[in-house]
Parts: sequence; C-alpha cells; structure tokens
Amino acid sequence: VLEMQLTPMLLLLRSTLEQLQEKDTAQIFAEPVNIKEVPDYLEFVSQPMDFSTMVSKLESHAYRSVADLEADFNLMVSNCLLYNAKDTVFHRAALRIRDLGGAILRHAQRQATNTG
Ligand SMILES: CCOC(=O)c1ccc2c(c1)NC(=O)[C@@H](C)N2
Repeated sequence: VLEMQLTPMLLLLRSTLEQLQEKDTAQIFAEPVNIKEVPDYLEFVSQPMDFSTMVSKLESHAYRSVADLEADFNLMVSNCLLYNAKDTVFHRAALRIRDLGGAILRHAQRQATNTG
C-alpha cells in the first residue's frame, strides 16, 4: 500500500535531519544566511541552503529518498566551504558537520535499504 511505503521514509528522513541538526551546535546552519548582514553572499553562492529550508522541504514532501536529503545537506556544506575562508570558524564547522553528517547519512541509507 503506497501510504505505508511513504510513512517509514518520512519518519526516517525526519529522524535523519534531526540528527544532522544536532551536530550544528553553534546553530550556524539553522537559518538562511542573512543577505543584509552578508551583502556579497549571493555573488558567490547561487543556491543558498540551510536546515530550516530543509525542514520545510521535508514536510512538503520534496524529499523522496535519503539521497534527496543528502543532496541539500551537501549543497549547504559546499556553500559554506566556498564562501568562507579556510581560517574561519564557519569553514571549520562545515568540515566538521560534513564528516559527522556523512556517518549519519550512511546509516540512514542502510536503514532505507533494509525497510525499502
Ligand atoms: C550576525 C551575522 O551572521 C553572519 O554573518 C552569519 C551567520 C551565519 C552564517 C554565516 C554568516 N555564514 C555562513 O556561511 C553560514 C554557514 N552561516
């Protein structure tokens, strides 16, 4: 039955996104980068992404798989690595969440495959 197949995925995606957000202890990925405070941001970053946007997308069924969620997570991380110099707290935080998030996403993919 289709709705049974969709529900586990939505629950898995919610749990995975919550685990990823927990690694952002400084909450620097929580909201969209404020263009008023970072006026040149869009000169470097063509597709901004942040966790609040990912939550909205998840709840509106924009993610059909762990890979879909992973693509926006990777976009968010790569935007940060691109815009911020290597010697910044932001750049270091992106490297850290990329590594911690990788393990979370690998585990989620295994669960999706098992219950899929
Ligand atoms: C109060 C000013 O906030 C920021 O300048 C700022 C706040 C949050 C940010 C950010 C900048 N840059 C980033 O690349 C993403 C990851 N987070």
